[in-house]
Amino acid sequence: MNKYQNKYQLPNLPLPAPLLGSKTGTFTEYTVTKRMPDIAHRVIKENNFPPEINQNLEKLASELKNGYLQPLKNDHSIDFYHWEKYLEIHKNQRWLDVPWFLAETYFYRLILNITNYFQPGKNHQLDPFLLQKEQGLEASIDAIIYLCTQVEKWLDDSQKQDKPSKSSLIALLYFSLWGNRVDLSLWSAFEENRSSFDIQTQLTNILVDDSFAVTKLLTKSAHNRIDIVLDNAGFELICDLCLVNFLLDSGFAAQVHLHLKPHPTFVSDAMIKDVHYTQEFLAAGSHPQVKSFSKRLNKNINSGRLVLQEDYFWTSPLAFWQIPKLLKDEFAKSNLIIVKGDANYRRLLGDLEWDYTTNFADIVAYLPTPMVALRTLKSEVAAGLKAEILTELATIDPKWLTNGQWGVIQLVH
Ligand SMILES: O=P(O)(O)OC[C@H]1O[C@](O)(CO)[C@@H](O)[C@@H]1O
Repeated sequence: MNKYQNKYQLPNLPLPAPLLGSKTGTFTEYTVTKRMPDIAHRVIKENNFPPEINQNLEKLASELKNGYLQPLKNDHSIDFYHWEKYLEIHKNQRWLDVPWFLAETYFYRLILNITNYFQPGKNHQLDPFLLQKEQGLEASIDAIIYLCTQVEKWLDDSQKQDKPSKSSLIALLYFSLWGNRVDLSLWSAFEENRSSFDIQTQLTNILVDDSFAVTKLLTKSAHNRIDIVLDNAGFELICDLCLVNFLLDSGFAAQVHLHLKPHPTFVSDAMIKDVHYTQEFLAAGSHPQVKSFSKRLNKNINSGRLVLQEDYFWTSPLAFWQIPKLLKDEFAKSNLIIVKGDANYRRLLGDLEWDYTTNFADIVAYLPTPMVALRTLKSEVAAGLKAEILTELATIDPKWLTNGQWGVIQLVH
């Protein structure tokens, strides 16, 4: 039995069917047949791979619309045998007919397989999305300066008052939520600066807001541990690191653990190297507040108060309730788990077709610790919404489920 086959605790409700690309007219279908091929083409365009690799990427792009899953060649990565298991029941199935979450996670895993990411040689550990990640950061420099300055000020205020400010914590939860809108798999870093949104107007677009309940859960403590399951690098990571520096240096948390992806996936998802790159990027700037923010971050990493950890679970097609025991035991030591972003939210719900009014806590009943999800909606998966809100949304914004304009802060405790 490997570590991904432990006996796990399920949601409290019968499980509905998974989202599938074969459902005509859905965003899921659009993603498999259009967005994913586009991403494969972008990988070709933005890297300098030899023709053979590019041909294989082209082949993958062309198979998505109507073709079948191709097997994974043994690339000697740690997760190769896990993937053989995940794929066992999907042999001879079309991309459109396998669960969407598996289709997406496997697509990104195949890109690494094709580009020789795990093999020694020129492309070893070459992040095929690197250019997008770097540009994403550079494009949001004004928002970065604004945010870092703000956090430094809030930390000064907290120190003067000798107690951490709950309203600053709420503001940082909002930043962390809306930072998630800047997702490079939906919008290329080159399109426009998506980080210059107005937080104030976005407050009205939060469909469930448990941020106050989160602040009730957290008080100043020399023992609190907070775990954050991270999502994107770039501007979202900056927002998350603002939250991290504030939690640690205001006294809300004694330790923060960041859970990162072990390899590139979902275009902009953050890895440990992205946290270091971001810290160095901030340190290299000339703005004094940004510099002191980056020093703070560095200090927190070096002192061991900020722990960076990765696990192949985060790049697997598994539902959150299939979390490996070791990781679940880690979470049991935490006071709060913060789960970021759309893809992690889909994992929380198993990417299943829940009725959108289903009680969120009845689904996410399997975690040993209070958990808050910060997610802007970018896929047809949701729970915990009021029926009257659904009726209203259907009239005011028919694309509300996928356009990234709406968010939730949902706490289970
Ligand atoms: O970065 P995030 O918020 O996890 O978004 C990635 C998600 O967004 C999408 O690109 C849009 O649905 C999905 O394919 C994926 O779930």
